[in-house]
Amino acid sequence: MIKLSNINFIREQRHILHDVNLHIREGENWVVLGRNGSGKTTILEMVNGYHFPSSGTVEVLGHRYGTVDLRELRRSIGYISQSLFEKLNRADPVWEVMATGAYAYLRFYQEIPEEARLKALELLERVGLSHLKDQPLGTLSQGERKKVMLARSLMADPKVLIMDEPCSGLDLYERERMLKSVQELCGHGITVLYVTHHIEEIMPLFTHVALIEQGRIIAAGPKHEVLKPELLLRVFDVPLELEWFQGRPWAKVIQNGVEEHA
Ligand SMILES: Nc1ncnc2c1ncn2[C@@H]1O[C@H](COP(=O)(O)OP(=O)(O)OP(=O)(O)O)[C@@H](O)[C@H]1O
Repeated sequence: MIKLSNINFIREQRHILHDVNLHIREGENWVVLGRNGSGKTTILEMVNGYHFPSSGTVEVLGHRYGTVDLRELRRSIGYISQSLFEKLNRADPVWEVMATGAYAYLRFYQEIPEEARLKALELLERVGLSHLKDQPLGTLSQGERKKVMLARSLMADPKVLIMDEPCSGLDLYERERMLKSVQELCGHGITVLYVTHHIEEIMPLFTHVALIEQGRIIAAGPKHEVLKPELLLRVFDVPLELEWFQGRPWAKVIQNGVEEHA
């Protein structure tokens, strides 16, 4: 589904990605876990074709970038990021913003097809936000906005769904509601690539994890093999114990270790 091979990315004389290899197969859902500035968003933007590698190749859904019409391919790729939200019109009602997702438009300038309206309403129902359908996008809370963006990304029936820190800025309650929606709505025929720096966001839906440290993938594979304290120490520079609870990993920081380490 997604194959990054020997990717290097250099900008402004900075080597941002070093020899990145990532192979995501059908039926797998991946989390890329790493600290701020480690290169996670850069990887996602490369999968979306917004950045081109300085060397190496990117293949998505069997198409190699550089030889394919990206506008066409992007119809099969859903992307949830803060920067997309900022491009949408905050005065538009929620259902209309949702409907634009079916066509990858930012706004409608003609009558909205009934089919798109009905699908928007159905997806709003599935994330439990039907009651907000006529409310202007800009008036929604952070948690509501994120869920609308998740539902909007599914309007075009993507084969690949890319999420860049979809829970950032959410309180515990809203984060858990968002993660529940991700768990419920994604997966079925959609390959998910999810970026975060929070270990506990690795929901049961996710099968694989890639750990990134300063632009290098230091481990990648099935989550139970990769989420090991010694590898997480390298990523976060904080000694941790990991506990699995209800199918999710939870990190406990070893305080003395932090002091020794600092
Ligand atoms: N076009 C560019 N020119 C120069 N440096 C860049 C460019 N794009 C990204 N970077 C740098 O590359 C590094 C990785 O950025 P990236 O946004 O991919 O990190 P991230 O892991 O997503 O971080 P965060 O978790 O904070 O969002 C950062 O240090 C950033 O400043």
